[in-house]
Amino acid sequence: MTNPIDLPVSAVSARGLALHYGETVILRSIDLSLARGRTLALLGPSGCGKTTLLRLVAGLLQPTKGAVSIAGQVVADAGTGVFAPPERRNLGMVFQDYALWPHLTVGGNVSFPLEMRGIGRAERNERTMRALRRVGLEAYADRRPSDLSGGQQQRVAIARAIVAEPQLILFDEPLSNLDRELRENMVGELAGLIAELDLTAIYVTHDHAEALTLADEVAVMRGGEIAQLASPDDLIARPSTPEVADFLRLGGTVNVVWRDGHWFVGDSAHALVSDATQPLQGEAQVLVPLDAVSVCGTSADALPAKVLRSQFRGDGHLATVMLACAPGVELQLPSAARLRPGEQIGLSIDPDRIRWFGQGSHGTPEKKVATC
Ligand SMILES: Nc1ncnc2c1ncn2[C@@H]1O[C@H](COP(=O)(O)OP(=O)(O)OP(=O)(O)O)[C@@H](O)[C@H]1O
Repeated sequence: MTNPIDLPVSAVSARGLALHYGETVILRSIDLSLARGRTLALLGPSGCGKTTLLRLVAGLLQPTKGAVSIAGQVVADAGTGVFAPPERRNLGMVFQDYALWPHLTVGGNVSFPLEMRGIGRAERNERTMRALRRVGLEAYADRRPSDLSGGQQQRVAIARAIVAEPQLILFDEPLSNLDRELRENMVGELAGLIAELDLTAIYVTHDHAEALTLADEVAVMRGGEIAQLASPDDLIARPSTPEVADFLRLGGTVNVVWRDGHWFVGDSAHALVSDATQPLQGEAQVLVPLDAVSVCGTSADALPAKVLRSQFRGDGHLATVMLACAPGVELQLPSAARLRPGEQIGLSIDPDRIRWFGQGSHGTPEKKVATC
């Protein structure tokens, strides 16, 4: 490993990182930097390159362009040919399938990384029990992994990943083999554990709720690139593109057209937003979040819509509706009562809650809106 001259000192950073298989580009020009004690989620649909990026950080793959640096040390650089294998990167890894050895006890599994580092038996035992205690499994040291539940096995895998106190832990969809209820419990548990142990972590997932619950920063990936890298709050408040908003299920994207001093939804006669101050022109895309939409009678000002479906969620219903003036555009809204599929309703959209995707000249117009 060499000392970097131009990479920032952070727990992990990537600069211009790319991976090609022959002519096929799998990852293109990834830049990121993660500070110590922070968790970065790599979030995106299947095939977008999350695991590939994680494997490049782990040293399981070699980049075709760019560099990776861990704790200020260059561990891979396609330009200079520097490449440190995984065992020289001081990492812990937790995989989807736990990857526990069935022939070893829980304690044997957890102590394995220490054995590989040549640490003596007494210290190994002490550190193994400490790691098991941290994940609440001290009493299970002598059991076989097969005697444990899926959630417990995953905690053994976490204990094994932290036992050598690595500088960085890599999680690859660690909860996806668990059933939904257990997964939901484990996300909170894992978030607590990461915070309590002050881990620096990269966490691959395709589940937006998991990423937004666990991570300090989320890289939303698409097609081998990072579409947006931001904190969960920033992502929710300011998704950069309709694709990011859609993946995070933040609401519906609506195309609006500037006409006669108002923003209209398509050809509709209903103004979504009126802007008295800026005579802008053109077209824009806006995000209409769940909490911007409400049902309001069927007055002339209401936006007519048809209920497509309704699902019970927590303490109310979540209805999916289609705007009459924009066939194909689906919006979602919370509703105390269950709306019937096929029902015709009128909607009011709160202009202050609408988010404008960066469309250059439009900015965020001063909003006035037709409500009911
Ligand atoms: N050895 C390989 N040769 C060619 N293409 C590959 C190879 N390994 C992965 N790919 C392709 O690279 C792309 C990214 O794969 P990757 O596993 O990183 O995606 P992912 O976002 O982690 O997806 P998933 O959530 O399904 O695991 C995919 O299109 C995949 O088919």
